[in-house]
Amino acid sequence: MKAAVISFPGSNCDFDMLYALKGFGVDAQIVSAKHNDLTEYDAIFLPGGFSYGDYLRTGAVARFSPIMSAVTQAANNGKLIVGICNGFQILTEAGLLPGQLLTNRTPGFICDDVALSIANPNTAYTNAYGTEEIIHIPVAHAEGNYYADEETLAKIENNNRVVFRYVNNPNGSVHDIAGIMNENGNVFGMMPHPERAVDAVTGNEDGKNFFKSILSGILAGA
Ligand SMILES: NC(=O)CC[C@H](N)C(=O)O
Repeated sequence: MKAAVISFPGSNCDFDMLYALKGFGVDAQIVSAKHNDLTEYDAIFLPGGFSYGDYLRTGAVARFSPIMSAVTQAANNGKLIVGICNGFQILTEAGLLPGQLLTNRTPGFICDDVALSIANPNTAYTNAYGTEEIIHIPVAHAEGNYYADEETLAKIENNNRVVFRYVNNPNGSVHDIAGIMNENGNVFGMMPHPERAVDAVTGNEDGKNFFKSILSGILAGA
């Protein structure tokens, strides 16, 4: 299995993601957002950061990068697309995930470890976690306040597409949503950073089962 980690101008978690993936034995490579072909990759990761300086709106410029047509094509072909933090913001801007990430309820940058519940344990992103498990994952964002209109929210909730929820909502996200997936389950985004919680040296390994979940699905050809 070969994974691409997309590097936009201003990405700052691309090498953290690469480190995490390589730690699980994945053949992962950094791919510049200037490229426009992802056919050789089985999974695509959009990392955190401040793409294009977060100008206009987070992700609003990045979504016009050449690579995004290849990401859309890969998404439509059923490949796994994972957006973390700024990656999630880019996926909503690109219309690959519904809703929008707004300025935090109390404006300002939040850098903290937050508790998350597993809202749907039967996904490619959570199958290695326990159903009732509460995990702690770092957040680092100023625009993490997930918003979707009532109709969209009803659709997401009715199809069990909320994957993670905040236990103590830090940013005002509707329905405490921390991570969601698309209808087919192959496109996923979350604001917290599991790639920063995979190594004992950081004092937190709660992100490990996120990667184990993804890998078990991909290796099984799911
Ligand atoms: N860690 C990140 O990806 C930064 C998130 C983002 N650009 C924000 O501040 O909302």
